[in-house]
Amino acid sequence: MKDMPDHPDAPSASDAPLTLKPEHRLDLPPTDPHLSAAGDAVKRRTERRAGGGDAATETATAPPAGETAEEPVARTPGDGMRDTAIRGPGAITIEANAGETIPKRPTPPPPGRGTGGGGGQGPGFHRRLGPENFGESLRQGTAAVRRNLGLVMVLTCATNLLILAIPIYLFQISDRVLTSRSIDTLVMLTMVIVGAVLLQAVLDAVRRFMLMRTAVEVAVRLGAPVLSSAAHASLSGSSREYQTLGDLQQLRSFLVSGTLISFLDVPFAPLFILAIFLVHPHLGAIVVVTALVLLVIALVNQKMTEKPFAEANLAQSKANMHLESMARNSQIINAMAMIPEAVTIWGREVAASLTAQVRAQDRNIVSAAVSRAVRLLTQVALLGWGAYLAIEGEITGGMVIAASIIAGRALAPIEGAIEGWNAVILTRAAHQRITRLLTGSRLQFERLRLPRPEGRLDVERLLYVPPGTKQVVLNGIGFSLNPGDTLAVIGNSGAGKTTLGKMLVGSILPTSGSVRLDLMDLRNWDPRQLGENLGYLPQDVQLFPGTIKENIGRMRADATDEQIHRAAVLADVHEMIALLPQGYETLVAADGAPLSGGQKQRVALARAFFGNPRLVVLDEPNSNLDAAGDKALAHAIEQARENGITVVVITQKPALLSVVNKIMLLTNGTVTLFGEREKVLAQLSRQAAPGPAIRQDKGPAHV
Ligand SMILES: Nc1ncnc2c1ncn2[C@@H]1O[C@H](COP(=O)(O)OP(=O)(O)OP(=O)(O)O)[C@@H](O)[C@H]1O
Repeated sequence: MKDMPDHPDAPSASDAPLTLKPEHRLDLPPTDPHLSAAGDAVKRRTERRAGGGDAATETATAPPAGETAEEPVARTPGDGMRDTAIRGPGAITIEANAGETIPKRPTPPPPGRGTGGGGGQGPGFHRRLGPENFGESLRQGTAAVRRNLGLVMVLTCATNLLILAIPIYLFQISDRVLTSRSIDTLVMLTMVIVGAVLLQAVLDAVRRFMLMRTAVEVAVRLGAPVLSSAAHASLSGSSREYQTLGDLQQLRSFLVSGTLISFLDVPFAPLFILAIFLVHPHLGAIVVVTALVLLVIALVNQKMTEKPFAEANLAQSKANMHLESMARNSQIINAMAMIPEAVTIWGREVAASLTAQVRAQDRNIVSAAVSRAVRLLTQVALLGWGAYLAIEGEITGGMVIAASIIAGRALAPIEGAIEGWNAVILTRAAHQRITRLLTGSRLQFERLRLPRPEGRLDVERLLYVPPGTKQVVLNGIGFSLNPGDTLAVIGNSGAGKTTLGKMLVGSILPTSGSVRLDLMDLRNWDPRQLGENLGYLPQDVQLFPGTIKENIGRMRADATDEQIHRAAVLADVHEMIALLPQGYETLVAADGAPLSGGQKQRVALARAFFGNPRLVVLDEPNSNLDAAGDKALAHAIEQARENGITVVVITQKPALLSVVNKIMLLTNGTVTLFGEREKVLAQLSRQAAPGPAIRQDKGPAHV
């Protein structure tokens, strides 16, 4: 979610009011005939407060007095929305005339197959995404890379052969043209060689183009699968899986690097060596010995640098993770003056990484220097011994120079491979991590499309032992809820309430036991269809960067204004949003600004109710709410019950107990009380003498 791009239409702080376009406004129903009885109840309450009439609708759309977002705000009392005009200096005028002249948001894409999908009012809200086989994506991506590299290899072969043109030219000039003094031969030779050199340049460019496109293909083919499987994997692990996207970047960089070109050229080194052997076996032997020496240097270099490079990379990834957490908690760090400590911890990791890097690079530089010296000495040996052979009359002067050039060509890629060895190690590790992630990802296959669930929830013998621990967090939990039931889960801190809530929405999987929605185990629902029928408000509320309406609409492109408005009404947050200067179009930053904690929680509540889900789990939804927010939340739960939505609300505050019909008391991961509200409350009050099960400091101690 962190990587969610900023909203493309997001105006900057300064130009936000000026760039507001008509199509960006939420298209609110002026008289909302589709509103449920619950929605009407909100309107009636608003009407009572505002003095009745059209004022109710005005409350929903018009900015409050003193609003400065749009320049002139023409509002005629009594006419309400009909006469509301918002004009920006850019001559954009939004006329809200009974909803007729407001341009519609793009109509949602055509519905998918069938009608049994998720929530919302429109048919076919659920669209099939098709099976997601990440292992198969990897296989296809690898096959595409292999295919491209195969073609690149053919081009590499041609370029390497054409490179021989220059030494051959040299050899021909000195040994044939200069001796025969034939201008015709010189012209012909020059023309052929110019053609060969130009062709070589073109082929070299083409192979580089192809490598660049291969890198792009890797990103295109594997980007989405890597991100999707990282998201799936992070369900049972940490958010570390998301770093695999960085590995993909490493893979792409390597594909366009000079190191890969060197590696591609290495197989042709024997060809050049053969050419030198043809000139003279002594010269060939010198180059072979040099190549072997360079190979030994490369192996020694690999051995010497492998460990420090691995240490450097590990420390660097720790430093990056620390940096991420600093960015996430920047307010806490600032407020409590923790910057020096945070920087010290980061500095420690970076220092460790740099130290290891310096150690590795030192060895790398020594190896590179030694191999360069060996190569240059080889040139000297070739020229010197070649000159001796020429004096002896075994070869010509042209042959000596040609052999020297070819030797340089044979040894250069070996040297390049040595210098780029670190990149190879990094890329190999990155490739292994990507392979592990994609092949280890569960097959997200297409599942039977079921009728829209009613909201019956059955929890059977839930046991949860977090992976890697022996702590039993949930132990033998079982209960059932009928559609429209509202259950409050109470219990002390650490009792397992949040864990249970996560399990009810399938965000963590039980060690054993099952959670069933309309008799079907959550694991067997089509994930997309299930998600659309579930609403979840986590304890730690996070909004996505974007507008309020995008957040309520779960960032879906096909979310209609009506669905967004309906969710807001159902969650009883429409009034709160309407009072914001930019209403539903208010831009929310990654940290939730400019919304307050309570407002954020209420927008997230509307997001949970988006699409008219059948089961909603709210984890401490009132932890940031004021009295009005508490009231709205209670009202939202009542409305949900009227709409037949099954609601599970985890709470530490007794205030919400009055609006639920069932209560469960969790103690150390087991259900100690469960049943109808009155019965559980009666039992609780009987046991209450030594200390009630829910916190007394957050509300009246009447339970
Ligand atoms: N992934 C995990 N690894 C280890 N322990 C875990 C894990 N998840 C939960 N726990 C433990 O399970 C227990 C229950 O945690 P949970 O967050 O569900 O409690 P809670 O009832 O929601 O508490 P609170 O009211 O304070 O939010 C805690 O002791 C917690 O440390």
